[in-house]
Amino acid sequence: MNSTPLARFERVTRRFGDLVAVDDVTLDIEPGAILGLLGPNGAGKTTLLSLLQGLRRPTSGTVTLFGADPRDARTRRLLGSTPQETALPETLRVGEVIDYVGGHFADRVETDALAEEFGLSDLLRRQSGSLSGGQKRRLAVALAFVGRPRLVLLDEPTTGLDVDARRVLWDAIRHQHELGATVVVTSHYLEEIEALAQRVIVLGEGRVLADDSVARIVAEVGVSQVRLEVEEPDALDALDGVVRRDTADGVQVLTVSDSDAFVRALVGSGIRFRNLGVRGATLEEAFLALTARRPADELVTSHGKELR
Ligand SMILES: Nc1ncnc2c1ncn2[C@@H]1O[C@H](COP(=O)(O)OP(=O)(O)OP(=O)(O)O)[C@@H](O)[C@H]1O
Repeated sequence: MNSTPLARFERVTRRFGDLVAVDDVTLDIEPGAILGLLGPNGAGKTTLLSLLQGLRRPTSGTVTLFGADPRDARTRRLLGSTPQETALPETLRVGEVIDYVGGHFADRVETDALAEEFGLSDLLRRQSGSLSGGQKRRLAVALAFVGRPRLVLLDEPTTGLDVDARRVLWDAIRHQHELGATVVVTSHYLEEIEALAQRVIVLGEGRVLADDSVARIVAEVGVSQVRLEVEEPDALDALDGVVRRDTADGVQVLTVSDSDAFVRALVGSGIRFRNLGVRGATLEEAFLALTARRPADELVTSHGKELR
């Protein structure tokens, strides 16, 4: 498929003094997907988004938004975003805030429709300063969509929300996506990315560690989860292919790189075990396996292509 990308990073590096926050990143954001941006704290996710918003300049390389420079305000008219920390005018009512922000756009979503979609209808007459933290989040995310943007950047949109509020937002984000918005979402909730994203980019120390569908990232990383009970759990750490070990209610939960080889090594070791269970990995396990790797061992794929 040969669509023009909405945004493009070409060999982009961003330093803060000696610290390399974004390290030689090349990627395209094509229209159509919900793209999940994952990475541990400090991986460079917010910096990447701030480059797209024109809030920061790359130290080297080029960032293009809608084919132009994101630092030009005209370029950003069709970009929607929600900052991590939101500062809403405290004394304006929710409806007034939506009207105020919407007033900046020629083509905008009507206030009632937007409120309905984001579960804010009952709050339209409340002063925004009186909203709970979760309600403020919902309003901030709703505002990102008011101008019918082509590309929307959501930095940890559901942090601090309860499960129900999170699902309301997921449905609203999915609906906006169906209406034509391309969405980039960062999250520390792996299940959020699994639920929303068709494409996932995993960042580690400013570099792209993986760029693919959730299913392919999990498959490519090739880790499995093994659960078992043993008398001496520490002995398991010496076995081949153990990427990580956790304990849950007395059960050892291992992430292993090759479950067949692990089970052979387990049996060969003579460690006495019970209730052995093996299953494929979740995105969370794949993520942990990827970000635990050293850069030289990285498997980097972009829609199936090796980038190394
Ligand atoms: N203005 C700044 N000055 C100095 N260092 C910065 C600045 N902004 C970010 N950094 C550093 O750049 C690195 C990447 O930060 P960034 O906020 O992009 O990470 P992140 O992936 O969004 O992290 P988190 O998940 O914690 O939000 C971190 O080491 C951070 O401390």
